[in-house]
Amino acid sequence: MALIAPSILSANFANLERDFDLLNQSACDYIHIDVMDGHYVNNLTFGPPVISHLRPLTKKPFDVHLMIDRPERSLKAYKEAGADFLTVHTDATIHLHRTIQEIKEMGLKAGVALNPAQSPEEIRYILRDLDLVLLMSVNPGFGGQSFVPQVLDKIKELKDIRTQGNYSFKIEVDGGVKLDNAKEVLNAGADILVAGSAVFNAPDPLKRIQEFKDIQ
Ligand SMILES: O=C(CO)[C@@H](O)[C@H](O)COP(=O)(O)O
Ligand SMILES: [Fe+2]
Repeated sequence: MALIAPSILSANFANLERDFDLLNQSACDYIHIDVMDGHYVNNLTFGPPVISHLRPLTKKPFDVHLMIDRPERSLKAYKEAGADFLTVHTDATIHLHRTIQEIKEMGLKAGVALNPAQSPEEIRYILRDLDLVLLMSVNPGFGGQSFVPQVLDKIKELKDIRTQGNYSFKIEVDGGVKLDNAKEVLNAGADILVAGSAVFNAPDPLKRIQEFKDIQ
């Protein structure tokens, strides 16, 4: 069964408590939290103070996607705020291997994100250390963009690499995932689907999460 991580980027920032109530009632597996700093990406969202206020609202794991420059400077703050998974972009940190080790030493699950133009080859030598590889299927920064179709081949490639290397990381696909392409994304090898606008812009978000969970 697909693991579903609704992205609160498309939630109502003025009423996150109501949207967290909804997520608590849902069958979602993780809550995907997009942190954007206005530097690594043009958009700006929130950081540790907001996340720490969201933490008591749910028991669901926080899947924190850091779209920030130099994430190594603030890993501890995200741990203290309540992150369970911390995912960094390869091109935002200077010593990626060290950053991953620091995330793991704090007892968190470590993820690396690849943008649509990047190859899994870039992270070959750290795959053994990872709990998660996040394949961006849009360019990072905004919700509601269209799925980049070439990512389907990349998902398959990464799944083959995982099988050959006997690695254990999960494959998460983030961006432009809708009900009408989710099956294809899962068949390509995704374990976790991130869905922002598809969930929060749906007439009935709770029903929409269940529809994602029911995909066979
Ligand atoms: O990280 C990002 C965007 O940079 C994503 O997590 C988006 O929030 C996904 O939104 P949709 O494409 O599903 O609307
Ligand atoms: Fe994301």
